[in-house]
Parts: sequence; structure tokens; C-alpha cells
Amino acid sequence: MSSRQGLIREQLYIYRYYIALAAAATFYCGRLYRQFFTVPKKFRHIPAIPYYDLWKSLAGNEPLLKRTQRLVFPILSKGNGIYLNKFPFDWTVYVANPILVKTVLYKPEFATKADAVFAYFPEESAQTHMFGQDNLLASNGDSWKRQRKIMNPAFHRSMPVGVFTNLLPQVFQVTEKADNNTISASKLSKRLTLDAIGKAAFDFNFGSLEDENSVWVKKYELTFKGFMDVIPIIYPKLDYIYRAISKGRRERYNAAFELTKLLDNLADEKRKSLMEKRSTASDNRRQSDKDLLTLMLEAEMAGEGTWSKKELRHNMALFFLAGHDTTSHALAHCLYELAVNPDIQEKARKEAMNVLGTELIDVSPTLEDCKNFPYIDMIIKESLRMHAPFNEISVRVPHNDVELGGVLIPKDTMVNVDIEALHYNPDIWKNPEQFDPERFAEGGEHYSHEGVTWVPFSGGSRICIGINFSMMEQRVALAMLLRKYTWKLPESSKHKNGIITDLPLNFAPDSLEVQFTKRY
Ligand code: HEM
Repeated sequence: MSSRQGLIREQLYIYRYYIALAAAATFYCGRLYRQFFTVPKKFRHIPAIPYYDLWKSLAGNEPLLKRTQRLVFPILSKGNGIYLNKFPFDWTVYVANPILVKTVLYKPEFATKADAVFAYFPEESAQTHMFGQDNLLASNGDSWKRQRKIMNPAFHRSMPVGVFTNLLPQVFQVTEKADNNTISASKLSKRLTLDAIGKAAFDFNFGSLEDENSVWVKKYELTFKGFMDVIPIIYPKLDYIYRAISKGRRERYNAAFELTKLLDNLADEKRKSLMEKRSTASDNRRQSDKDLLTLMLEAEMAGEGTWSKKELRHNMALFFLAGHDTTSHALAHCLYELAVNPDIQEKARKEAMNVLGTELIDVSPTLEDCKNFPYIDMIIKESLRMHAPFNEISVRVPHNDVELGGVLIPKDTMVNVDIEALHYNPDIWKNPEQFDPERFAEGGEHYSHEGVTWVPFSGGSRICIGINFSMMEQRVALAMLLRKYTWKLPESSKHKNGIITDLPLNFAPDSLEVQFTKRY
């Protein structure tokens, strides 16, 4: 052996531990890489979005539509409208073929929702305290059927047009107080929809339009800000340490409990007053004017089902979660689309004036009037096509192997619908990036589609229970605003060539300002 070989051997001996460590680390990293980036064997027959590309897109805050066009569309055709994506951390089969979306939404094989978001948080978390794991959105099987049976009539009966119309004069005041009558469409919509959900769901006044810093508005904001805290999301069990050291975290956590207490108190008081009214038969309000809580408790009293105290609280909280921001984003996007499409705005105004009169005074639409706004309805629907607040539904999990469009979906696979891909597919919609309410006219493009192509509210038995509520709220707001103002984007708006979102989601950014001009 030469002296050089001997030296190498000696060096290898000295560094043997490091070498072993490096080999183990390489092996472990390889495993991690395979675990994270490699498509599991059972899914290799489904075209997949590379995990690295997805995270690069998310990290770069690529707009949702751009990501869909760049990463999803090219592989959609390969998989018959089905593709695989690891989003955020688990492999999920996404469906964006209209016929197959219909199967997912309507067939019993796909009826079971995964124990997703709500089951993730521990018992002591603010999320569990507020929403539980058994609310209407999260539950399955008999529990879901029982709850939906009591809630369906409440949502059917309640159409609180009066609540919505009563809030519009305050919207006008806020708008006119703003500098140059220019105001964030998104903030304005949030204030309106918070007061609307408070009044219409629980007969409670958040007073957000009167004062955007009112006590309960702040508690509400703190609560939802707290749900976005990263540490409790990633390590829920460490939240108690975070709370011990951070005053801000404590405030956000406690706000959720205070808000929950408010909901409990509202329910207790309502139950008590209903019992009293029942004995004196003194509640003469029309069904459509009653708040959802009253109607749900009345349904219980009429023997249509029962609510435990917790179930009632979890569902009342759910109405906030599901009904406030969604409608607010939807309305803000309508305001935007009308601002950048003045012809469509004018046509909608004509419809509002035809129904409510041309006299230059505020007129509140009635429930009957609201049935006569077909064009405004088309605008809302087209806006929801282009800016659906949710890009997906809750994950569904088939319990057996199923075939979907000739593709085998192994049992227990997470299955979802890609709403953005469905709503922007140029093979389904003509010029999908163009705002064109006529698609939803009677006999229009939408109605010639096969399968299901418009699902901002999902579909099938788990369709959004608040669909009519939200549509009515937007209808009333738009009709009254259209009569009172014209509006456009301010000259300096950065959104002139399309909305620049803060997140890669269809959420209206606070910077989305609109300039109103009074008509009378
Ligand atoms: C533009 C406004 C809205 C949009 C886009 C929207 C969208 C949706 C979607 C996509 C789902 C299905 C989610 C899933 O599959 O898990 C859903 C369910 C639900 N939504 Fe909405 N929603 C809106 C407004 C509302 C309002 C105003 C309320 C209540 C006042 C509400 C209450 C609910 C509830 C309780 C569910 C669960 C239904 C069930 O699973 O039986 N939503 N919504």
C-alpha cells in the first residue's frame, strides 16, 4: 500500500462518524423528499401538479387564476378533468370536469366529508369552543340530516329584506362621509354584511356601520384575527405557552370566548322570550321578518327537532364564518365589476329604477320587488363566477374504491372540486376572463352547459344553506346603491387592469376603493 493510500484510509477512519452521519442524513432527506414530493404509487395514474411548482407559486403570491391557468389547465385534459395536487399538505384529487363535478356533488359515494378543519383543533382551543366539530358544515350522516332538517325551514322562511333595507341609509352616510366620496369597497361591504348577519341571524346590532370601532366589532375582529395566528394553527398544543407569554395572543384568544358568551346569552334570552311570547301569543312578526335564531328555536318548539346549547352556539358561530366574509367579498366584487363596466352599471340602474321608480328619493325594495331584478341577479352570478369567495368545497372521502370518469379513485382518497378551474375553463365558458352577465340570461350560455359548471355555493345536498339569504342581501344593496349613486374606480386605482389581491385567493383587498357620485 502506498503512503498516499494509507493516508486516505487513516483519514476515512478518523472521519467515519461524520461519514456515517452524512450518509444517514442523505438517506433521511431522500426519504423526506420522496414523502413530500413524490406522488404515492396508488395515485401515479392521475396527472399531478409538481409539489415544488405549487409551493413556488404560493410563495411568490401568484394570483389564483394565473396559477390555475399555468399549472392546472395544461394537465386537466390529460386526466379527463381530474388532477392530483398536494394542497396544502395532503394529496387530494381535484375535479373540474362538469359531468364529474356533478357526480362528486350529487352521488352518495362522495357524500361524506373528511374530518378536516374543525377536527384538527384540540378541545381547549378557541376554534373548538366556538364552532365545535358537530356544526352543520362539518357534520356527516344522521347528525347533519337532523340539523339541516331544523335549519332548512328557518332559512326558507326568513327573508329579512327589511333588515337589509334598514341598513342602507347608514351605508349612504358612511359613503358620503368618506373623503371625496371614495371608500374601500371591501371595508364598506364588510361593515354592511357584519351588521346584516348580526341583525338577521340573531337580532343583534354590531353597530359596525355606525362605528367601525364599536366594542363588539373589535371583539369580532380580534377573534377572527386570532384564528389566523400561525403558532396555534401549526402547533395547537403549544398555544397555552404562546398565551402565557403574549398579551396580544391572550386578547385574541379571550375575545373568542367573549363572543361565544354573547352568542350563548342571545340564545338563552331568545329562548326565554319565546317561551313568554308563546304563552301570551304576542309575536306577530311575519315569518320572513324573523331572525334565524328565532325561527330555529320556533322549529324546535314545534317539535321539528332539538338543539343542545352547544349545538346552537356552534351553528350561530358558523353563520358568521360562512356568511359574513363570503357575502362581503361577493358584494365588493360586484361593486368593482360595475365600476369598470359602466354600460352594465347603467343597464342595472335602469332595472332598479323601473322596479322602484324614477323619483329622486330613497326607496326601499320589498320582498316582491326583489323578485323583479333579473339583470342584477345576472350580475351577482357572473361576479361570483369570476370571483368565487371559496375556491374549493370541503374535502369528500369515498369509503370504497370508485371510478370517476374512467379514473380509479382509491378508497379514502381526499376528493375536492376546483371551482376556479371550472369557472374559468375556456372549453366551458366563452372568453372566461370577460365580465358578461348575459351568460346567466334566460337561455344564456350557462343554461346550455352539460353537467355542473357554476358552483360558488357548492351543490347537491350540501349546497350552501345561506344562498338565498346572501343573494337577497346583495340584490337589496345593489338596487339601492344603483338608484342613489354612480360609481367608478378612482383615477389612481391600481386595480384598473384587474384586481390585485393580497392573497392568492378571490378575496377583495382593502385597497379596492370605489368613488361614488350622488345622483340626488
Ligand atoms: C356569497 C356568499 C356565500 C358563498 C359563496 C357561500 C359558499 C358556500 C359553500 C361553497 C358551501 C359548501 C361548503 C362545503 O362544501 O363544505 C357553503 C356551505 C354553507 N354555507 Fe355558505 N356561502 C355564502 C353565504 C352564506 C351565508 C350568508 C350563510 C348563512 C347565513 C351561509 C351558511 C352556510 C352553511 C351553514 C353551510 C353548510 C351547509 C351544509 O353543509 O349543509 N353561507 N357555503
